[in-house]
Amino acid sequence: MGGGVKSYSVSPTDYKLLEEVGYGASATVFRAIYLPFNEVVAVKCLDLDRCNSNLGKPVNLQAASADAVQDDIRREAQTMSLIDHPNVIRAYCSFVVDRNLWVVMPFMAEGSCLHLMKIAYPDGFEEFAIGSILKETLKALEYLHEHGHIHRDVKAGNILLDTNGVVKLADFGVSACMFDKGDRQRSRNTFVGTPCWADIWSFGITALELAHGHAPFSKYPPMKVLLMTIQNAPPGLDYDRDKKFSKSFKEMVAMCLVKDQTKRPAAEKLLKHSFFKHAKPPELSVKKLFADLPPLWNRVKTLQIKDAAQLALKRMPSAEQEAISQSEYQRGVSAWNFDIEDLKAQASLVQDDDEIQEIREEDERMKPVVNNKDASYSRVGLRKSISTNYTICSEQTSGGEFPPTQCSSNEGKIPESDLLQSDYQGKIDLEKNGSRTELPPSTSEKDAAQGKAKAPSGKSRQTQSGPLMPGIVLSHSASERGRIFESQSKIDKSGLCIIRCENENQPLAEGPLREVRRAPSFSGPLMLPNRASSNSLSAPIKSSGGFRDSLEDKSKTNLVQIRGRFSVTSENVDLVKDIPLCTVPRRSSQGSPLRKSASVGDWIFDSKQMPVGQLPKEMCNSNVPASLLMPHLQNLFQQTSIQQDLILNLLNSLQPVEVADASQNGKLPPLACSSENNGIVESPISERERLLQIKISELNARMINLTHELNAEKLKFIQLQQQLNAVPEREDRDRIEGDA
Ligand SMILES: Nc1ncnc2c1ncn2[C@@H]1O[C@H](COP(=O)(O)OP(=O)(O)OP(=O)(O)O)[C@@H](O)[C@H]1O
Repeated sequence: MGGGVKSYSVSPTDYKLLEEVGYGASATVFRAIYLPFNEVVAVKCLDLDRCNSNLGKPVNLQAASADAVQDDIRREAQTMSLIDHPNVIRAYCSFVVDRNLWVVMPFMAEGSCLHLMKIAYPDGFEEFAIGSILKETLKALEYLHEHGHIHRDVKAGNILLDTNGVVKLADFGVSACMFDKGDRQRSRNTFVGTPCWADIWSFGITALELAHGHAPFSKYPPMKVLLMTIQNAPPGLDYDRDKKFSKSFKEMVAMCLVKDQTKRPAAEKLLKHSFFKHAKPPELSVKKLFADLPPLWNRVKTLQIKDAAQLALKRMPSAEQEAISQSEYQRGVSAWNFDIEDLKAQASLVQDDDEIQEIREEDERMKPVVNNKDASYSRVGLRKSISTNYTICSEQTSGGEFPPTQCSSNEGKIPESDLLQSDYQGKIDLEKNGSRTELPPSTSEKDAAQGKAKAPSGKSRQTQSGPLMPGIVLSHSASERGRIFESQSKIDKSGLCIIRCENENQPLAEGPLREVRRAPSFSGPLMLPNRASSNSLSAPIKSSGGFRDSLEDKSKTNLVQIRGRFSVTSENVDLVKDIPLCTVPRRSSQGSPLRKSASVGDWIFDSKQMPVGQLPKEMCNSNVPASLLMPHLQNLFQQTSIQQDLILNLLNSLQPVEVADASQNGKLPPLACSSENNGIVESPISERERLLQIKISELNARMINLTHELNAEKLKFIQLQQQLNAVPEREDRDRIEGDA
């Protein structure tokens, strides 16, 4: 693996790992010194085992495909080393250490745009900085596409910044080569034609992420995001809060976020857009962003502590849910491969009246987009999307050209849309069917009024409802993570181990913190849970920059919410104000104070390493620093949440009468219901829940015993049957012997 003029050794002892500066789905990144040159580099440690078990393969295929996956990873590292563009991170070298792949690359001292926003620009960057960042990113994409690569994971978290303002696109973890043939490409995604448009869509989403501080729709539960992406107009810079942005910026974003991928411009063409023509050199605009900020590793640590504290104090969705969320988010919004059949199948699992209602509400909110003169591209996208949705049904009804399952699109089933690369496109005659520039009947003013009236219930919809679905609840278990959602939840066994062995005396981040990892981003096929929307606090950001902030009641936002890549505290309640972002100046392009938690992402705890009720001894010492304590507390909290989920689902599956009876009989404390939360208890774990938990454990134990007994009986039965079968043979033998 070349290093250009310099060559870097592949011996781990030549690298002194220093602080952790980032982590992703499958890797932890360290600042390091390359000892022979005394040069600061970044070392990304990829846990190969984790990658094996999580790269989108069902569990039963994982073992068989482990080698193939590792080959993939190595190949990607190799691709990185062949890259030669100033805006693309290249690998100096890579090598395997124990069960890890180390990728050595230039250290980008200011970290990712995502980190930067979280720490200091919660409402996004100003346009001049966005222009520069995006232009550099687009140059990277242009280069990659030209060389036959699709990045497939363009997002703020993968745009890295250096102190001198250099911008580089990183992370080839999910990249694919367009020239790949056969299974590898097919297994990753199914696409037809040139797939560069995939990156352009993500690029548009990234533009919104940089403009708002978060990605669009990110406050919604994952399944809804998926539906919204398909059914609604593409997101854009069309709202009140976006007035500050220039027309050319809005136009550029709208060009990328056209659902019909054939209408998206290639990177090369997009670079010629006036928005980029006027972009300032990054050393002028980007450099300003991090003046006065503390070093990256301190920021990361601060963010980790703050997030851990938030998670410990507030009820949060489980890490597994986060992983699901992230996966679906990416699939639904920032991903590029919209597989209609797959999506329809998934959506049909969760569609309910409530969701239909919400979608109508969303459609209603989308109306202004139609009338927004500035957003000409958005208008086109919206019109096409909507008319397509409703045309399908009429086509179907009249001509029967579509499978029956699509007929009820008006009623909330997933409709076709022109973002899907599908043969159906040709069959959709927008004009012939009275292609509507207005919203269809289901989004009438009446519906809108209902929608508004029901808005609160829409919010509470994210709490769990419906019958107990053990498979889903149990899918929270660590062993199931990867299988269910390609969950690349990463407990960095590798990083911990390697560093302990080789760098015992090095000033690394505290141990427990390193057990905390962000939920991953994903691509590839998605297996949705029936309860995808159970991400009860899934909304990541409720800020002045939220997706529908002009329509929302900000007074209701005093929640601490973390999901996907974002988290937020309310204006009024800062639950972790005792853990200040001490040395970090808080900035906002809007000049508002930092309200959101400066999360570095979602953290996953190794529940196996930390059983409930078993805090390590050092944790009992009250002088233990918060950074040590928090992850453990969070771990406990998370496990409690999972149990709570299970119980709540059990409760929901019981008939109300049964519950009331049980309560009255003194078996259980009274059920706390509220109209807001659909009867679901959101208070901390109660006595009743504890009793239920015990009951469940007893039942589980009984079930295990019974299973054992059953197996023993089965065995006996088989043995008896064998004996029985042997009897005639023996008789025959005896007879023959007797005859003889
Ligand atoms: N060369 C680098 N210099 C400084 N920080 C880096 C560097 N590479 C990565 N990071 C930080 O580490 C984080 C995780 O890295 P990366 O995205 O490569 O990991 P991953 O496991 O592939 O993540 P993902 O979840 O996006 O797949 C980045 O978001 C960034 O903040």
